[in-house]
Amino acid sequence: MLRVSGLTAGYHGGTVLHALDLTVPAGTVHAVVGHNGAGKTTLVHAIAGLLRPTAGGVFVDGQQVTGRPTHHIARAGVGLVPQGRRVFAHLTVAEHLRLAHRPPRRPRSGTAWTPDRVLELLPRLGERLGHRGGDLSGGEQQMLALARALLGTPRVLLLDEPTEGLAPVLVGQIRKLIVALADDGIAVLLVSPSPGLAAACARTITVLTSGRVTDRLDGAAARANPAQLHEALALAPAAKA
Ligand SMILES: Nc1ncnc2c1ncn2[C@@H]1O[C@H](COP(=O)(O)OP(=O)(O)OP(=O)(O)O)[C@@H](O)[C@H]1O
Repeated sequence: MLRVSGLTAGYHGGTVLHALDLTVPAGTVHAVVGHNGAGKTTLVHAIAGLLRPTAGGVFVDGQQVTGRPTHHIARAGVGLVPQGRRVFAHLTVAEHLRLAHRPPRRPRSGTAWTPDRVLELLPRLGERLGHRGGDLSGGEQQMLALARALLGTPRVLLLDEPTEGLAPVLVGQIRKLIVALADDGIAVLLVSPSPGLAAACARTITVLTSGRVTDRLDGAAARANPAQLHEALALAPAAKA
């Protein structure tokens, strides 16, 4: 379970994220939607330790990890799939998988992720093991970025715009993977500008506007009435700017 309490962060003395609270229970997806510049990536980076929060707390299964170095937060069970995939252009898929495989130091509930298990989930990567990251399609790079995060056997998975730039058929595949990973017990925090993706897989949806929570919706209600989430986003002040 991930809990974020009063999280405040920004750059160069300015505040971007204002006292944000959210909870992601194990086995569920919590989506944070917002327009460009709303602070979604800032939130993910402040949780993962890439940006030091100026106030508030980040807790993983009750353990406080606020402001700790990224490797400490990763060891505490947080996996990050960054915006833009960030795969190494010159390393092969097999090399990525080998480098990313970090068996958990302490036993965790559920089965640890190994390269073989990842390839069962993402068989396309198995067909591309000898290909370099830079030669993969956008969808394959996204799968590889997901594989890297899974190989740390995360309890919390942070997905930063995982369908950005992907064709609709791939968006559908990613959506199914997100749901499958949550069903496997992982707490998934999905940040995305896409209300459709959020509604399709989240139990809870937070609307982020200029770094503040402006709405919180039940995912099932948003699925039943998609207009509700579209309205919440359309009313967000950033949309009028
Ligand atoms: N490294 C940085 N230095 C200074 N300002 C930054 C930095 N990164 C982001 N910002 C600013 O913080 C605000 C929030 O940016 P952030 O990337 O978190 O938004 P986002 O919701 O993820 O948007 P996008 O969908 O465009 O990635 C923006 O005003 C942005 O310009």
